[in-house]
Amino acid sequence: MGVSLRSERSGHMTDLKEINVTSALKREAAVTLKNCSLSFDTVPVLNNVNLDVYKNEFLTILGPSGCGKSTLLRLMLNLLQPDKGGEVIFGSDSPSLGMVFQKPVLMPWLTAIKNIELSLSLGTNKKMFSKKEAREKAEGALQLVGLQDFKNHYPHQLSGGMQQRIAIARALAADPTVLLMDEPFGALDEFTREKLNFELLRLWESAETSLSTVVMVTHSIHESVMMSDRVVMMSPRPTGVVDIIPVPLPRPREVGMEDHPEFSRTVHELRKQVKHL
Ligand SMILES: Nc1ncnc2c1ncn2[C@@H]1O[C@H](COP(=O)(O)OP(=O)(O)OP(=O)(O)O)[C@@H](O)[C@H]1O
Repeated sequence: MGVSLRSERSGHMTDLKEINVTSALKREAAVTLKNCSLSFDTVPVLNNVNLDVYKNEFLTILGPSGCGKSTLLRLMLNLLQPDKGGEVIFGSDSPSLGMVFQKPVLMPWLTAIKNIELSLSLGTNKKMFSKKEAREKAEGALQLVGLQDFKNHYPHQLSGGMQQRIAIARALAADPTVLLMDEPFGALDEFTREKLNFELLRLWESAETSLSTVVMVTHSIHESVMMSDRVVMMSPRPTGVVDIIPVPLPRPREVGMEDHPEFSRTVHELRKQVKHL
C-alpha cells in the first residue's frame, strides 16, 4: 500500500510504496501527553490520556460533544495543567504553537492587518517582532491565505470564511511549527468549509510556512478522513483515547478522493466506533 509522508526539509510529499513505514522510520513526537488526567472541581474530564503527536503529521481528534477535546488542546497550549502525575512533553526542538478557535475572534474596530499585527505585539511575540517586522509578517500571512487585497477591511466587511482565513493568517504570522485548531470550520457552510480544508492542507504542505504539525478537533468524520494521517477517537467523559486510526490515503489529498476505496473503508471503521461510544 502506498503511504505518503511529508518530507521534513522541503515540505514536499514523497510516496513510499510497499515499505513498512512504521518500522522503517522512527517517528519523533512534537508533543506527548503522558498520563494526563484533569478535573474541573470534582468533575473528571480527562482520564489518563496518553498520546504522541508526531512531527510532520496532520492529526484529527473526534469524540462526543463535551468529552474534553478543547480541554485537551488547552493542555497542549499550557493554558491548563494536568492533575498530579500527568505531563505534557514537547519535542526536542521546543515547537512554537499557534491556535485557531471555532470563531475567528477578531477585534471589530481593527482592520484585518491590524488584527494580525496586534497578535504579534502581545505576550512572548512582543519581544520577538519589531513593528516593522510585525507589519511584514502580517502582510506575508495575508498573502498566504489569499487576502492581501482585503488587508484594510474591517471584520464586518468580510464573510465568515474570510474572517476565519484571517484567524488562520493570524496564527501563521508568528511562524508556529505546531498548529492547534478547535473545530476551525465548524461554523461555516459546507462549500466554504471544503474550500478551506484544502487551503489548510496546501498551507501545511507548503514550504512557505514553518508548519510541521497540525492537531485539529472536528465533529466531522468525513473531514477527519480527508485531512488527517491519523484520527484519535475519544470516549465520552471522563475521556480517554479509545483508538487511533491511521488514514492510509495518498497525499496530496484532492477533490474526488472520496472515491478511493480506503476513504470509504476508514469512514466505515470510524462510524462503527462512534456507534459503540
Ligand atoms: N473552565 C471550565 N470550568 C468547568 N468546567 C469546564 C470548563 N471548561 C470545560 N469544562 C467542562 O469540561 C467538559 C469538557 O469540555 P470541552 O469544552 O473540553 O469539551 P469538547 O469535547 O470540546 O466539547 P464540544 O465538542 O461540545 O465543543 C465539559 O463537561 C465542560 O462543561
